[in-house]
Amino acid sequence: MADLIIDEPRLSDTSLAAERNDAKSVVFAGIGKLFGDAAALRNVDLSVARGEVFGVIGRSGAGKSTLLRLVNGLEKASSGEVRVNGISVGGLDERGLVALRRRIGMVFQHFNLLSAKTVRENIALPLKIAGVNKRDIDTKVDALLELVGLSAKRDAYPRSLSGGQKQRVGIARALVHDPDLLLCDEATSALDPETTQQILALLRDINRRLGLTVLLITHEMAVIREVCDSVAVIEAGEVVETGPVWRVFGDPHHAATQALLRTLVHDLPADLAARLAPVPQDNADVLLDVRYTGESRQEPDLGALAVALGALGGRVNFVHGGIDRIQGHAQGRLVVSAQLRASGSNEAGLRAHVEALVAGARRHADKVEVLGYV
Ligand SMILES: Nc1ncnc2c1ncn2[C@@H]1O[C@H](COP(=O)(O)OP(=O)(O)OP(=O)(O)O)[C@@H](O)[C@H]1O
Repeated sequence: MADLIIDEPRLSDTSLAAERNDAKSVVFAGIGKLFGDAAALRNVDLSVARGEVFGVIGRSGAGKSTLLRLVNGLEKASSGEVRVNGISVGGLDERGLVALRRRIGMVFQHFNLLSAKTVRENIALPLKIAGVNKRDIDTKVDALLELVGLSAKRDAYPRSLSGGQKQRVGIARALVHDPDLLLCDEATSALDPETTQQILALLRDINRRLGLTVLLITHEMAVIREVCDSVAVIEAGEVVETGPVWRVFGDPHHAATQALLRTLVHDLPADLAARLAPVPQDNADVLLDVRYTGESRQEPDLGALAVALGALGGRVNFVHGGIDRIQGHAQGRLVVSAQLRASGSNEAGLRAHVEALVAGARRHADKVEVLGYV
């Protein structure tokens, strides 16, 4: 039960208290981490603002867990510095680490509950070991049970709880010491999609209500979209992309980000892909990939797009795709077909028409590319 941080110097005993006004909750500055000769992390620079939900996403083995473990000093950086509340984690002695860990709650993928203890006892345990008196423990546990919506299950044992309920207990236990930073290690990976939504909503609610900074790691872009303010994508130990979630989703630059987003974006359906020809033909439709990145903060004006394309040719269809709204930015991808001129045009004429259609569409969208012809 390495997750139950129970040892004791209180925050007020340490210099950590003085640093709590720092605008950054966590800073990774030039972090490298070697296991033997193998680099798990390379030159990582990231900062997590106080009060935000920051997501780190990457494929298996990318270095996410290592990054998280550096924050509470379970791993030591080989180079660079991790600062929490302005304090360098690498410079802390055992006592300092204990004090730091009391400021950090930890939520685990597999909940890490004690099966022989009730819900109430699981949450109470860190407080009991810390020597808190029974009345204060009861008050705290009741408040936490209320916060996570589990008051009715206070005397149940973990085996009788659903996965989502177990994770609610895990979250309540992580909050017993009123931390100002919550680390979540794949907290929803063992849960079904509906329960995942509920747990993410709870994390968001806690973040807003308690002003708690949340640093989470996940391999699912849906988790990032649902709950995070900012995201960093790591690939083979390096940060390849970072920024506000809407920007990274609306205009992903790195191949790793694009690959992780593939489960969420509206890729070209197989039937259209199979019919797609690389050169224009008479009476064919051009298929345009029309993207809205959310950068302009304007709502996509699909009417204007259709009018512009229609004025340049014939039939216009919205074939596939959709618009999502992330952090108030409308963004998405549409596949639009536009009819080319009737037969008689030579290839140069058709290409000129396509160029005009693309130019017309670009006046009403952030990015437009030709996918091919059907
Ligand atoms: N204690 C260790 N000893 C040796 N190598 C390690 C150790 N911990 C992690 N690694 C290696 O470091 C790299 C990053 O591992 P890490 O667990 O941080 O990745 P991850 O992104 O969290 O992966 P996953 O999503 O599968 O948990 C991997 O190549 C892993 O094998």
